Amino acid sequence: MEYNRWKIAELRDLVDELDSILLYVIEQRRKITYQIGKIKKKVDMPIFTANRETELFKRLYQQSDQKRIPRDLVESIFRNIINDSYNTQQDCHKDNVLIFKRKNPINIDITF
Ligand SMILES: C=C(O[C@@H]1C=C(C(=O)O)C=C[C@H]1O)C(=O)O
Repeated sequence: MEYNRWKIAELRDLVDELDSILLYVIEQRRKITYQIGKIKKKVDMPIFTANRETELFKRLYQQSDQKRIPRDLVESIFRNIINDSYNTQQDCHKDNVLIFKRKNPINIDITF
């Protein structure tokens, strides 16, 4: 019994380490999609890109099938991540609007 308790504690340490790695990877992904959002704003591209998402899920399902990870798990994780990515990209669009307004006070509507 002592061995089993010790084994669970050891395995939980591994889970904790992997969770930290997951958070690190999510943090890096958010930074990159934020950069993509800034470029999209600059070149006036829409945030949502259906083709890219179709390709992304196709690739993920190929990989997850090989690893025997259920597709609905992959779908729910990545749908949430991508939804967050829309929000961060929208935030960066808002930032740009604010910067634009601050830099161009002359554009303020002062008609009565
Ligand atoms: C980040 C992008 O923008 C959106 C978000 C995506 C994502 O988080 O992976 C993918 C496609 C886009 O709908 C992109 O176009 O690459």
